[in-house]
Amino acid sequence: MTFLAIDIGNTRLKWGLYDAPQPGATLLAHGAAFLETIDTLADTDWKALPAPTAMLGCAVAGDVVRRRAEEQLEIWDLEPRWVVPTAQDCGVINGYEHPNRLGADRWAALIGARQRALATGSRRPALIVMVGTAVTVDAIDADGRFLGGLILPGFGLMLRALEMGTAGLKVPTGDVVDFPKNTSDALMSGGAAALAGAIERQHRRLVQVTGASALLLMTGGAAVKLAPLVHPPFEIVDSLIFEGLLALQAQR
Ligand SMILES: Nc1ncnc2c1ncn2[C@@H]1O[C@H](COP(=O)(O)OP(=O)(O)O)[C@@H](O)[C@H]1O
Ligand SMILES: CC(C)(COP(=O)(O)O)[C@@H](O)C(=O)NCCC(=O)O
Ligand SMILES: [K+]
Repeated sequence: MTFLAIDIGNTRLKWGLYDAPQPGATLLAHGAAFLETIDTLADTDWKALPAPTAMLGCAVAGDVVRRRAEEQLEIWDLEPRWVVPTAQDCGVINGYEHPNRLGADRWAALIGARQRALATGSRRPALIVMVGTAVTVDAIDADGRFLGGLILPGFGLMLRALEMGTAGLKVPTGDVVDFPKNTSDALMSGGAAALAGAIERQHRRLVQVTGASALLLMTGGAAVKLAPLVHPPFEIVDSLIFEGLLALQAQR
């Protein structure tokens, strides 16, 4: 009963093949493809894979991209299924005003985080940061209620906006330093400060609202860049969205 988890973001399609459709399953293979290259998946990354018996995905890059991914899935006898956030599932209460308008990747990450909060035995709140094309900072209370979250531009979008909106910022990105003394470092440090600042601000608010110490989880392609810059420290969980998809699939 192998299970294929797929996360289609606005920059990359991430996939993971598990040995069973339930939390705690073993990851057999995984990969990522930039959206421009997903039409070759059936002939490359997926060609030698053992045929999955089931699949569940979250897709936030629009219907055209989703259909392109479905075409690649035709090498297997699979019914492509895509997550639509609901009012409640897997112990998470979706507090969004219109639950189905929450990004399906955010919903899967919230569910993945809740499984981890419950697994630690403690009823802890959680702060979930997804660092992708956009960056989201989502909070769950100790009872699994999604309190709400921020959406910010990711590093790439921030730097591209500055480059397009100004005459003098067409420079390579530099390093994150406390007091940047050149344009490249100023750009990289400014982007990092904006993201780290927003995360630290939401963490303070979550502690104020719940009074408890929260589980701090970060996922997404640029998490490895951002995590070292944020205090208190966040755990990087690359498979967080997949863990949410496993929990949702196990519910079926
Ligand atoms: N191999 C890579 N090359 C370039 N950028 C990468 C790579 N891996 C991760 N990133 C960074 O992470 C972002 C994409 O991460 P990802 O989580 O796949 O985004 P999304 O979920 O929005 O598709 C990019 O905007 C970039 O900052
Ligand atoms: C916020 C997002 C763009 C993040 O997508 P990503 O950065 O992973 O490509 C995605 O979750 C989305 O399209 N959300 C829908 C709107 C919302 O969550 O309010
Ligand atoms: K994402």
